[in-house]
Amino acid sequence: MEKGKYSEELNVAVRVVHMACSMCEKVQRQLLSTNPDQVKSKDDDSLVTVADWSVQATVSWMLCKAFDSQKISIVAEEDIQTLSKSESKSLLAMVVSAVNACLAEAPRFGLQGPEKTLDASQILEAISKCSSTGGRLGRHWVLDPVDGTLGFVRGDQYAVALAMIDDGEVVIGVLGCPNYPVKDDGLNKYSQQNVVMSRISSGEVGCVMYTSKGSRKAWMQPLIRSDKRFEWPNSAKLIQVSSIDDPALATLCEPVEKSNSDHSFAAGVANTVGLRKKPLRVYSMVKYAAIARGEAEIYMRFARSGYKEKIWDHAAGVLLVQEAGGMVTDAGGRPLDFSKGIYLEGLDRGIIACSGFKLHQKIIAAVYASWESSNL
Ligand SMILES: Nc1ncnc2c1ncn2[C@@H]1O[C@H](COP(=O)(O)O)[C@@H](OP(=O)(O)O)[C@H]1O
Ligand SMILES: [Mg+2]
Repeated sequence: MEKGKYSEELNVAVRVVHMACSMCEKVQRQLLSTNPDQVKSKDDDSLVTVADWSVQATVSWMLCKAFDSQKISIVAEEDIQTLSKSESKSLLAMVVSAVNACLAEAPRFGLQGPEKTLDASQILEAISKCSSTGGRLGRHWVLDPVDGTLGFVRGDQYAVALAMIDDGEVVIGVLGCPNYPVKDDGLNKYSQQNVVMSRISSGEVGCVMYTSKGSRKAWMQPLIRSDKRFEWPNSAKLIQVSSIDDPALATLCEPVEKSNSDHSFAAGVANTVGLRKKPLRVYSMVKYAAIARGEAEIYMRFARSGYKEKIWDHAAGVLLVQEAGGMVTDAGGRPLDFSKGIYLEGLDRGIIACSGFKLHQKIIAAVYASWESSNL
């Protein structure tokens, strides 16, 4: 890794995300084969699993260990409300066991874990340590422990997303994508075959992508499996956005769930611009990964009116796309604002990520043209 202002933070973040991915794979396999009790509904009806809390506890603990735990600010998705209830005892026990198993592996990733196993209260403390609300000044880590929880519980795509914001700007982005097919044209092929789980053991899926602001470089490393040691640079390869700028050849990515983004509005925009290919519907920030890696050219997201996008669902992915050569703005063409706390305040209609300027301009123009006649 080149020495830069944030190289120490990036180094730790990449290793921690590798650790988290390794744990998520185990939990996902177990969840799919045996244990539906590991999934809980939160009060807003969204899902949360042992993996969400376990990743948050692990990342929080490791960041506090590596940096000044008194001063560190972490903004992350989960809290301990459900997990602290008396009926969640067995769930908490599963989290304690997953976190300790993961932390015990820290040396394999070149990091130092705890001297003794952590007890439930220490783990709850690590989870609640992530209750910062970010803001305009100073450094804030931003974590989505398992982005795309629905994809996760369905054995499909999900991501571990860790970013750092400094004075309102995203400066580090790390995205772990344990089910991302790393061979060429992977996601396209995968969506037709849907055979991710069977491919995990063959090592064809799974990577961590990372970048830092202004580096103009983004990297991808394969996940390490079994008892192999993580040795930097761990076969890192440069990734870059696609050079396709002809809409007829471009691939559009969008959320799987139409409740998260209006598919029919996006289809109208796609049609106006002249996109011909079938959209690639993918869970989680893996969509940003697909743009950064050059597998798709456009990601559009139009949430229903009134929904406020959260910074942890975008920070890491946005920086990856930008440093890999692409563009990300709101649907009015303005940069996303990560300086206003946990929400992307002031977001104009939706989010548009593109591999290049030309496609981006066309999409923005088409959004303007279609908006008045839409119901959004
Ligand atoms: N109504 C809504 N509109 C847009 N996004 C939503 C939403 N409800 C939830 N989300 C967010 O969409 C994320 C999943 O993105 P995608 O649809 O691209 O897979 C969820 O992340 P989690 O799965 O981490 O909760 C959640 O934060
Ligand atoms: Mg999320």
